[in-house]
Amino acid sequence: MAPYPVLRGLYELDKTIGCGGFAKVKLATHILTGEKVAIKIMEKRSLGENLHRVRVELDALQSLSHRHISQLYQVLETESHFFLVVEYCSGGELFDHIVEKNRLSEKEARAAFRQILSAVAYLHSLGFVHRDLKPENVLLDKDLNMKLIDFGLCAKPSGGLTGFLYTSCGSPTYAAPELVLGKKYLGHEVDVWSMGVLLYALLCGFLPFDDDKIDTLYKKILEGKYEEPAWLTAESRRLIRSMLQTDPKKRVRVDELLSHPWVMRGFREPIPLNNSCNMKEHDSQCVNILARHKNITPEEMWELLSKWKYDYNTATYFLMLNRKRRGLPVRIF
Ligand SMILES: CN(C)C[C@H]1CC[C@H](N2C(=O)N(C)Cc3cnc4ccc(-c5cc(Cl)c(O)c(Cl)c5)nc4c32)CC1
Repeated sequence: MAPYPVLRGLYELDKTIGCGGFAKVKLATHILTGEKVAIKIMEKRSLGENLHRVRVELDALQSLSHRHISQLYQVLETESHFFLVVEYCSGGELFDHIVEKNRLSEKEARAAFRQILSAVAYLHSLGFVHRDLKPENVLLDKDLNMKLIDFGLCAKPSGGLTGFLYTSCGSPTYAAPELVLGKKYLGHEVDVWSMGVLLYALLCGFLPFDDDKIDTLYKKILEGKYEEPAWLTAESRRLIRSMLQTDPKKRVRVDELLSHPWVMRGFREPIPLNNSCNMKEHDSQCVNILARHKNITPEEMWELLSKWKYDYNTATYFLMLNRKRRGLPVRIF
């Protein structure tokens, strides 16, 4: 196992669970709590111009805490590497989950879609846009809850949600027409398009726009024509059509989706916008246990913790809080 001295005594590294772009993600154990985490390791030398994407992802992750977004626990930086310690998702990729089930029923697709929509609405409410929503970036935890990951392309448009973005990015298969055209675009509208592609994949088991040749794929996306399999209900077709609108002005908005009849079917409440699970709250049981471990008073411990430096204290506290919220005994070794 490649030794990373900075992690010694804090995390026990296990196998590599995935590689992507300029990062390697390894499974690890947080020693003090015994909880599993994922560590995204990036070598600065090989980042090149992606270095700013790391900063972007860090800024985003440090302001996000939502039950359907992979939680950031700790950030470590050495002269050669960045380490992002994040919530481990043992259920793998949503994509693999869809493939093995062939496709999801409308009920299963709705449950998954509501969780993704809740995370995206929360993201937008804080002025962020993800811009790379695709099945590979939606993972599942052990209870098959959705977890959004990879905020390397997310952006915080300068003019808030009315500010325009220009960088064309993300994967073409899920890219909205205005992105493909390289036109200026409003980030949150491209996220709606990508969620439309995601919903289509959940309900159909294959993608609405797909082609080996990139320019044929672009043509299909710009035409916005896709197959509607016989098993899609009229209501599902209407919803998908409203999301896969090639004209971003005519595309359904996130706030409309939150109370959309299809999204609401079988549920009494619209999706709460701030379905964030605030991790930065004071939990005296966790503070006391951690204070005792460090041999300082709970007040001194909270003084340290409430700076939210995303250091080992932050990681330990968040992981203890996680255990408590899952009804597990809060303990540290
Ligand atoms: C294809 N991508 C560009 C990278 C790929 C790397 C492995 C990763 N993964 C997997 O692919 N499993 C199947 C296992 C797995 C389990 N837990 C994970 C928890 C978090 C993350 C994660 C990954 C990235 Cl790149 C992030 O920015 C954040 Cl915030 C979080 N990845 C995880 C992960 C999925 C993405």
